[in-house]
Amino acid sequence: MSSRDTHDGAPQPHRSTAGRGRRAVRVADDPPATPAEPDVRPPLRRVTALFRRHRRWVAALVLAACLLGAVNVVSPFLLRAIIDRALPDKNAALISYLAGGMIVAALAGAGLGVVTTWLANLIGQRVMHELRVEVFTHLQRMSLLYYVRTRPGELQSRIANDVGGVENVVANTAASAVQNATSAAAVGVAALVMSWKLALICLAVVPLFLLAAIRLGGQRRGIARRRQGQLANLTAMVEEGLSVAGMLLSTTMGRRAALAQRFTTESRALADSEMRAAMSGKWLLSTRRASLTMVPAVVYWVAGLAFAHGAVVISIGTAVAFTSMLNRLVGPASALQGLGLQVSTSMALFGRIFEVLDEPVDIVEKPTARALPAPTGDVRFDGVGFRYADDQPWTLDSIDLHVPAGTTTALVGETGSGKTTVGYLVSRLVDPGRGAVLIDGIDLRDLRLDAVSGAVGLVSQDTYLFHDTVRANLLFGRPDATQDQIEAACRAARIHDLVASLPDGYDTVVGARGHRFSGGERQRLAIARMILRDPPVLVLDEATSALDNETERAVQAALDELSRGRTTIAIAHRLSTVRHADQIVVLDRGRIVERGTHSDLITLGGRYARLATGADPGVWGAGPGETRADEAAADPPRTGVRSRPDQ
Ligand SMILES: Nc1ncnc2c1ncn2[C@@H]1O[C@H](COP(=O)(O)OP(=O)(O)OP(=O)(O)O)[C@@H](O)[C@H]1O
Repeated sequence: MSSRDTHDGAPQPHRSTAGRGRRAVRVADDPPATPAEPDVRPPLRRVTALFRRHRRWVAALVLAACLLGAVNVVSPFLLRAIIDRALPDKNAALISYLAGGMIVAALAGAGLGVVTTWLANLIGQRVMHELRVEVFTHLQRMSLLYYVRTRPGELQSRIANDVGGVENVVANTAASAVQNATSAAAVGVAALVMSWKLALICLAVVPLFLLAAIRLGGQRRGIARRRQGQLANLTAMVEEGLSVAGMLLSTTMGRRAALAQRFTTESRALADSEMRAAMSGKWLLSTRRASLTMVPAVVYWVAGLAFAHGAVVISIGTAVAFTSMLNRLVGPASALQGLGLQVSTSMALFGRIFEVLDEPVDIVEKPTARALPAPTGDVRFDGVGFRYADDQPWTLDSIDLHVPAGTTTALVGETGSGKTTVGYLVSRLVDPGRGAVLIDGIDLRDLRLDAVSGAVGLVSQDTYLFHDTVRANLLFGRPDATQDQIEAACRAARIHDLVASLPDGYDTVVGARGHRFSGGERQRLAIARMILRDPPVLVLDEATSALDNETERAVQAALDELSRGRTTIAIAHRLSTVRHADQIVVLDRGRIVERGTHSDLITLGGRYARLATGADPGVWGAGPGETRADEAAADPPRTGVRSRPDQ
């Protein structure tokens, strides 16, 4: 089944997330705790909650922005004083003071601008860092089933494209939001103080812009959602199509052109959405820009008409200073309006991020969960039933099984009979729907998750190695292992000589998913990794893939070495493994139908005997150089136990 590529419990290390090569900013180190319950707050409140964690820095930012706003409106007042008072009075000293004041205000404004940008970026980067880590750690807690049903590439897209998408808004735009809002407010207040009549004329246009911006916001959100969905599609296609397995499949199936066509269609749809996103609101921005340039003309018109009729309602200094102040409004007003649109866009992205964070975690650690300091490895299934979904039939039903510490149990049965699922239950990759799985008499659900992963090791057919050196891959099993221990594990796994003969030895990079090595070599590296990890319980999903006799012997020797002294549950595909097992369990459609030793079951002459002698084809193969009939006949018969299917 497709879920097998979870491999040895080794998650893919997350290498590239949404980092966009920006200058590093020191950010908080501790990931925030992910809430166990879904958050029911509306998205906007959840977004503001992200910032609330940094309220001190936010307060500093607001303070700096208010100071900046105030400093920016000082100059027009000084300008008015120069025109209306200092120039008519020809007061050189006053002119110097006022002009000097304008220079100081400009310098202070520049300095405060840098401080607000720094503060805003600091807050933004911290918020983004926390959000990225929160999404990553939440996804890490999701169970195997979640990953089986989630399309590859989708999650990468959520972290890279969605979190990356809001990053710009949060890091840069949140800064300018505060900065520009305070600047615009300062200009508004100053305009009212300077001339309330002119201010009211100018403010009349504001509601029109607000209405248009609200309408556009809705439009933008829709476009953004669609665009992020299309980005996720493209990421998934890259992930699926441009991987070793995807490339092999598309090339050998002759589907390269079809895949390229699908990619082209998706890419075109994305380009359309990008165009729509870029153009939506442009007319509004242009109208606003035109209006802002028209307003000074209106100011001079009103002031000029009054002056022409002999009524000095507005002084020349006021008119000049007022228009200069309006110029200071152009920047903040443009930024605020663009900002509104960007916030709308990012709310759609936040929505997608919150969707991921709200996915319930199905394998949870109880607050009272226990450690397991020295597990012996006694495994018991107590009336276990399991199904993959509530509306599906039971995949496993009424499974009672005892695997005493240090013994080997072989699971055999037709394909789809539930053998792999038994392995998942022992590793707590899934929880039973009925009954309990126990290690050393303790229900796995009462153990800490690290206690389970410390006690149970899973070696699957499809070995997962990540793109790093042999040594780094081996250390993943036990980070504190010494070079001697690594080499001893590799010797036991019959892979040391090969690794040592490579030019870079243990520093050889294994390639994407370990494809620099052959299937048998990859398996032996995974076995060495498990030897280093040294769990008392081992779940072995033996490879069915055809290995040549010599490789198979080497892998088998490595597996024997690995199983020695451990409780082993082997999903057996080789008769040689099954024959020597302390107990053989035959599964049929999720139920145990026979159990006993090889000779017991041969004597019984039931399902196992038919499978072992080749009367039922296709379940497992003989070991290297053996035939099934030879194998089956190798042991004298003893008594077996047949379990009734409904037992
Ligand atoms: N994630 C899943 N969602 C739904 N059904 C699943 C899932 N994984 C497995 N199944 C079903 O559960 C049943 C048991 O699967 P399982 O992989 O345990 O069988 P198996 O005996 O290991 O088969 P094989 O020998 O082919 O590996 C199968 O019918 C399979 O289709």
